[in-house]
Amino acid sequence: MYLQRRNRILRATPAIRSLVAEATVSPNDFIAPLFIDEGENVETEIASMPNYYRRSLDLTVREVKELWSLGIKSVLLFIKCKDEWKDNTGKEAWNKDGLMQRSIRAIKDAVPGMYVMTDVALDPYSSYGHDGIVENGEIVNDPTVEALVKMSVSHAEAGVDMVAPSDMMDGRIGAIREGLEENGFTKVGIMAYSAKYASCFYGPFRDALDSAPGFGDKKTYQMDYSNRIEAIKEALMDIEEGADIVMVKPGLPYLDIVREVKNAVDVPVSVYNISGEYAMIKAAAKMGWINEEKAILETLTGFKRAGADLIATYFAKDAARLINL
Ligand SMILES: NCc1[nH]cc(CCC(=O)O)c1CC(=O)O
Ligand SMILES: [Mg+2]
Repeated sequence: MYLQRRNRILRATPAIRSLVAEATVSPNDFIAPLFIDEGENVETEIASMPNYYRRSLDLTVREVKELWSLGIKSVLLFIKCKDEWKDNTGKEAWNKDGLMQRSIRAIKDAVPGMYVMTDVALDPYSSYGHDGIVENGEIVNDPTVEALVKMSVSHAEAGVDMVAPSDMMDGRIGAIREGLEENGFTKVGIMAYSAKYASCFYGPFRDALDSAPGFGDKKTYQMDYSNRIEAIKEALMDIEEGADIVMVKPGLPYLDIVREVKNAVDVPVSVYNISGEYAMIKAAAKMGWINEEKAILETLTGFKRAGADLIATYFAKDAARLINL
């Protein structure tokens, strides 16, 4: 055969493959989610997330130092609220000395360069396990937005770098931006969970924080997985309201949305490789059905190829180790 073009030339050796690789992952891309618990010296493995832990603040700080040493530049904080502090207003969320506020201070103190982001939503603090305030069986938008503003400002007071509202109420990005401005927090960023779908893949996360909805589901505020155009609308509106970064969540079943949003916006796009996606890889690897290390790198590279600039992933530490090898 005389072929004009032989595509295998660029696949022949590791050297040429790496020279022409379009998408690559590095620890610079990762946001490591952390689950924080009350107490001291507490480390609880999450049953549905093998080798992932909920830790007390002392052990969390140790973990953050290790992540930093591996080249990971950002953490996303979640806390587990005690049942007795949960109510329908979610007011523990803006307690100046709450676990989240103490965690922000302790982490910024221990590793000042670490870019600290916090999840902003009422579900861990809500007696109903919903992301908003409940009235007559409904999640009410505007009163919830007021609560989210208080929560965001209190994270800012504690020294957070960027708040990440994950609640999907309408108008919350604009309101949070205004709240930050009014209180002089002009350096605090907002990463909006803009296209957040109502997903069954959040299950393991809700185990980790004991935050499953007490009634119904989240379909009146999180997006319907049938929809594509709506994701663009959500992202563009959040950017107009002041979002610095927009997020698509979940990740794997929504790679098309990552690409569409990436093509539509002029801000960085992040993707959340969520708990159920972590659990699937872990479970298949445990069964010996896939190679875990390869599955992790292939998955994360897929997010980059789809257009994600940042990836929130429970594999951050494992992947950083693999990449640094
Ligand atoms: N609003 C809270 C929140 N923030 C991040 C996740 C899910 C993360 C994951 O599954 O890894 C959730 C759960 C939910 O909306 O029910
Ligand atoms: Mg919205």
